Amino acid sequence: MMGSGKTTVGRRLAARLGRRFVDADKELESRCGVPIATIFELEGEDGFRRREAAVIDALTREPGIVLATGGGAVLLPENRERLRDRGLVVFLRAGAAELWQRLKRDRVRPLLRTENPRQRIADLLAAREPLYREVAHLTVTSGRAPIDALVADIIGRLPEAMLPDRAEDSP
Ligand SMILES: Nc1ncnc2c1ncn2[C@@H]1O[C@H](COP(=O)(O)OP(=O)(O)O)[C@@H](O)[C@H]1O
Ligand SMILES: O=C(O)C1=C[C@@H](OP(=O)(O)O)[C@@H](O)[C@H](O)C1
Ligand SMILES: [Mg+2]
Repeated sequence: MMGSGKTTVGRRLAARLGRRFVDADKELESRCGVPIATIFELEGEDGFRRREAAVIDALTREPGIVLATGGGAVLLPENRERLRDRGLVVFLRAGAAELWQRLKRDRVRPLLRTENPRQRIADLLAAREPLYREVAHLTVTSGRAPIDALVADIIGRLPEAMLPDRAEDSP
């Protein structure tokens, strides 16, 4: 969900794993040359979702990266299928109250430019929660735990084959 920490946690996780980090929203912005909000203004949410799906299709073919998607990526079934089949999906779970605390000063997320952004977060979360559960291989609760603790929790639950090669550390 937006505000759950995908961009922040994903970047730190990638650093800890020695892998490349890619944020799907940033990739989309650099492909289009405009901010996400402008894509929403010019093409609506449907236009944004079409472009987002193309980016996710491309990035889920990249081997070995840590990918942060946007929170609405789960809405299209083809995204859910590609994420689940081509990667290991971590659901960063956070409650609506916590998400609101993190996002109440946000000015860049177009879906929060509404009369009642707090209610919008609660509604989006309720509608999407089943989809996050459906696509996730791992679920981590992103409450008030420090980011490093979340990263350690994720790393502790990854299959051995995804961890950095420690061969050089052995005697
Ligand atoms: N575990 C966390 N605890 C506290 N604040 C967090 C945590 N994860 C993210 N944040 C903060 O919440 C905001 C949204 O984080 P971000 O990584 O952009 O989320 P997302 O990419 O999922 O929308 C940022 O201000 C970030 O610093
Ligand atoms: O939840 C959503 O529908 C969206 C989340 C955003 O990404 P973050 O989840 O990184 O905020 C971004 O893709 C866009 O504003 C739409
Ligand atoms: Mg993000």
